[in-house]
Amino acid sequence: MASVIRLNVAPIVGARRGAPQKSRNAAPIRAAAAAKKSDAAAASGQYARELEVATDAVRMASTLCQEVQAQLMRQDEQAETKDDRSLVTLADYAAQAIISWRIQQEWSDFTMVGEEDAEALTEGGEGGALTLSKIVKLVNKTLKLHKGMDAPELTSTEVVDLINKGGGAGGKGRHWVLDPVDGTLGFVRGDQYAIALAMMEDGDLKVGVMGCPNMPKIGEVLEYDSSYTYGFSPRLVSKMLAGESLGWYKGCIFTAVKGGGAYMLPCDPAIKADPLPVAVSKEFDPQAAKFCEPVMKANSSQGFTASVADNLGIESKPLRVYSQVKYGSVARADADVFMKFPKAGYKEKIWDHAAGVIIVEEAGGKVTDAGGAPLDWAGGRYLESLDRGIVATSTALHQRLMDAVSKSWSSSQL
Ligand SMILES: Nc1ncnc2c1ncn2[C@@H]1O[C@H](COP(=O)(O)OS(=O)(=O)O)[C@@H](OP(=O)(O)O)[C@H]1O
Ligand SMILES: [Mg+2]
Ligand SMILES: [Mg+2]
Ligand SMILES: [Mg+2]
Repeated sequence: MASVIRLNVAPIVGARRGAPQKSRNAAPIRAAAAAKKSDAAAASGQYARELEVATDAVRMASTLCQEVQAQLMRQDEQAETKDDRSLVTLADYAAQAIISWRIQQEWSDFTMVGEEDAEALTEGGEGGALTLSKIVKLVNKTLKLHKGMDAPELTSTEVVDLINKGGGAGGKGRHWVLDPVDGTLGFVRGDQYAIALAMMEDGDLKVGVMGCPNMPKIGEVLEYDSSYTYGFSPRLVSKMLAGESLGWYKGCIFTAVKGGGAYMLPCDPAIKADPLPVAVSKEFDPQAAKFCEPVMKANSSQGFTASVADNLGIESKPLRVYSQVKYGSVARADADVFMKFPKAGYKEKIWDHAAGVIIVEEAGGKVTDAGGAPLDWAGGRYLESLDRGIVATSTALHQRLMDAVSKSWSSSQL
């Protein structure tokens, strides 16, 4: 099972539905826009260092993951199974170590809520030690690739300490939040995954950076299919075979700073491009609208989301996409809505959402629980007191979505 990237006939959002209308009395609008722009610049300025460091860290981790995923796919050619966990494990740990290293360079006393911890490596006997030695190699190789002569040669003790920086309790104060490989299954299957990093202060998300190494640049949606090979759609494969340069075609990094808007950059450090502003869908047209949700039935009720979508009049089938790439899809209006309704009792972790949420919010969207309440980032490693599920959409559509959720909920309770 895998997915294919399809050309979306509708143009991309920022340009698609977000283009400003011409006004006969444009001066006040221009003045307001200019004021908004300078507010955004000031907001970004306050966290400029954090944004730069987070982007650099995510970029390094993204190349690391791309290399490991490519290795995994090559291995897959020979292997019968697509569920080999060992390489993804290397990527999880190594990406967390790389990102911690980069943050620690700037802020030696930083705290982090990260998904991984090194216990299985240090307490895992010979197997653990062998895995650790592979991780150390991978980390040092990535550092050399990006930092050249300035790259340190980290020891295994240093790498373990860097991984364990993710063991923070969170809560009030300033914390980084990291999912080094979100969408593990997508990663293993040669499909979508994300490197998701955020920074929060006293429960307020301030910075979010999300590497999406397999996400197409723009104007395309992610659809479920079986013809996806080596992370490329058949269309891209034929372009490559024809010797065409793909340029900035695949692989993007989303960035957001509170009050400063959301942007998209190429993942590939060799491609120089200005950050591209992204915006959520501005108008809701049920016939053209799309919603996205987790791929796995076990992670979210697909029956319930289908009912909510039906209440909204959405006609097309869901986009089932692994990882926080779903938030990226809403942020740049590939999709109008993201919904996740896990089984009762499942506790959502903050690293599965933090980066994606600030990116959607800064792109003009709203993310809440199913009761309409904002997510509580200051409650520790989990999203405590979450009402049923999580929804992300444009601010304009949010209330209608809440009404649709209530309607589906009442009928499902009958
Ligand atoms: N039972 C259950 N219910 C809900 N959510 C769960 C569940 N189990 C795991 N997880 C978390 O889901 C993260 C992956 O989410 P996705 O949206 O990518 O899911 S899916 O693979 O597309 O179905 C995944 O993140 P990663 O582990 O980083 O991949 C998990 O933290
Ligand atoms: Mg995750
Ligand atoms: Mg993960
Ligand atoms: Mg996991």
